[in-house]
Amino acid sequence: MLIGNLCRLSGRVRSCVVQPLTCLFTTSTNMAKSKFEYVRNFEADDTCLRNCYIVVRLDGRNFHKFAEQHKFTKPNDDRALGLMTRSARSVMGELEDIIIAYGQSDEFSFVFKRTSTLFKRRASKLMTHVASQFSSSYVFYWKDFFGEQPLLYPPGFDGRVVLYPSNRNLRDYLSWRQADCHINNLYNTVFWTLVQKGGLTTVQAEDRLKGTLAADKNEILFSDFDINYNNEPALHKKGTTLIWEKRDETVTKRMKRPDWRGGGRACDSQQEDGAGLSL
Ligand SMILES: Nc1nc2c(ncn2[C@@H]2O[C@H](COP(=O)(O)OP(=O)(O)OP(=O)(O)O)[C@@H](O)[C@H]2O)c(=O)[nH]1
Ligand SMILES: [Mg+2]
Ligand SMILES: [Mg+2]
Repeated sequence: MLIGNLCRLSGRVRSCVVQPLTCLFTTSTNMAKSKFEYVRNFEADDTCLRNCYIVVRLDGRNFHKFAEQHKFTKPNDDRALGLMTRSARSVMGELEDIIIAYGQSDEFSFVFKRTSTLFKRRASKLMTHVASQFSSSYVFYWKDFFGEQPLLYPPGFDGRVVLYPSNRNLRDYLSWRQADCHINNLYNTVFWTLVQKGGLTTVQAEDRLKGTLAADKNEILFSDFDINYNNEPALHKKGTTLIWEKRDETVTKRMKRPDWRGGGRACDSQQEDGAGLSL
């Protein structure tokens, strides 16, 4: 076992000198184990209720600032959306019980199948694995989407776990996230059109949109800018859904076949399989 020296941190992380604990407690390893093991009982049981869909939702930390600093195009940056989707694919590839994922803006929701026993259904394990796989993928694939534009600092994502007991609840959850996408995208599309094409300041655009309903916003786009909101890209209006696509199914059959002794013998036959993600 290794123990690190504790360093006082003053704004910056300082490196720690690491020394083997066994040097200090060579003769009392077993005793120490039994004496200290009780601390395990302080861990909270966060097992997710059986039969429920487990949804992990991630959201970018302070992405308002992150988007500004990395010059995301307004209102939607397809590079950023593509990178989010690529990172979500990586999560789905690693955590096989995720059946569907939905993303928009700086968030992604991952739905685990109801019968999943992954990490013994422990909420903290599921959430942290999703968040860390997603975050590291976001950094890893950054160049594929932003080319030479540098990543200025490491982005973070928060996570939460929500359980949904019925298909109806899950469908309503996904509809809720998609409605959020639609409402925000309609607002942002009109807002930035007023600024970029209409020459309004951001304050004036905000004033112009105060109290307007969806129909009013559609009308502003259509009458003043000849833009039909229905023709905007589905990616921006509706977000992204990732599902598994069956390619070749694995069929495992157990059957009896007569052998020369006249008895029956069981055998397994299996076909190779493969599965891929589709948008
Ligand atoms: N320009 C631009 N900004 C985006 C895009 N996608 C996300 N954002 C920014 O990311 C923000 C995401 O909103 P929130 O998640 O509510 O806010 P946040 O700033 O991330 O704050 P917290 O989530 O509370 O940490 C948006 O308000 C935008 O400012 C994009 O495609 N283009
Ligand atoms: Mg955010
Ligand atoms: Mg968000």
